[in-house]
Amino acid sequence: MEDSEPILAANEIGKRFGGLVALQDYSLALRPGDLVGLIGPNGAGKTTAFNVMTGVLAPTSGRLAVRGTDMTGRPPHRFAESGVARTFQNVRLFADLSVLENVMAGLHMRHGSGMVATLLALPGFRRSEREIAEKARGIVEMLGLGHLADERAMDLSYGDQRRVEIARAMATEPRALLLDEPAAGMNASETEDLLRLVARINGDLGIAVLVVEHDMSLVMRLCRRVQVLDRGRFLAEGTPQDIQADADVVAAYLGTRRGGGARA
Ligand SMILES: Nc1ncnc2c1ncn2[C@@H]1O[C@H](COP(=O)(O)OP(=O)(O)OP(=O)(O)O)[C@@H](O)[C@H]1O
Repeated sequence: MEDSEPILAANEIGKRFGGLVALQDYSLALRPGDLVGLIGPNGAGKTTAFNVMTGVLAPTSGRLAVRGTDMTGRPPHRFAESGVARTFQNVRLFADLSVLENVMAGLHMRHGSGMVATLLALPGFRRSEREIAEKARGIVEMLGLGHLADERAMDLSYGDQRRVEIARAMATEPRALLLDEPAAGMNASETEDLLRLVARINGDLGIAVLVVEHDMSLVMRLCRRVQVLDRGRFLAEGTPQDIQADADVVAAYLGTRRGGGARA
């Protein structure tokens, strides 16, 4: 896999907010089948990196490419169209719609009907509705959420809502899935379900996954490769075992080093 073209390549990305260097020289090559975790203490730059890699923030320096095409400064929908899907820290489902309908919305986004046509059930939408519903059901079943298909999103437990969001992201048929603190607010059993779901997406479907997480132990269990940021800087990269044994990482997490964010 090492030689395959990265689905998402971040090359020496930097991001400043005024005088604050939120991210410096960050690089990632996310290849088919990868399962990478991005961790770091508060304010390390994880969210900034995530937002740059999904087009939400334009980098101040460095380049981004999706499957070899330069995407630096492109808007989020271009990343989605290119096969880079994401979830958000806060649940963003259509609360009144069923699980199936939420996943169908993801499919419509992918197949160009657009959200407005989807919600208004315009003619182009109706024509393909049955096919899309079948496909959505397939995705929901495949991800082990079939028993929830007809439930309204707002009636689901928090953990199930988050898994449905992942299913909706999967409906865009991504090559890479970027998860922003997916376990935040989950209890232990919800976290276990989430781990199984992500392992399935990555292992069975071969989708590359990047998980940005605060929770080091979750990333250590889930990921094969881990990157660590600290105060905007790239601190370490390696297997979970390497990272857990890395003195700099341990020091960063324990807060034994002094100093605020890097300044220009
Ligand atoms: N829009 C912004 N304007 C100004 N400063 C920002 C902005 N977004 C982030 N920062 C700063 O950039 C630095 C990195 O923040 P970021 O949110 O990326 O860290 P993080 O690793 O995601 O932290 P956390 O785990 O607390 O969410 C912090 O010092 C933060 O205050």
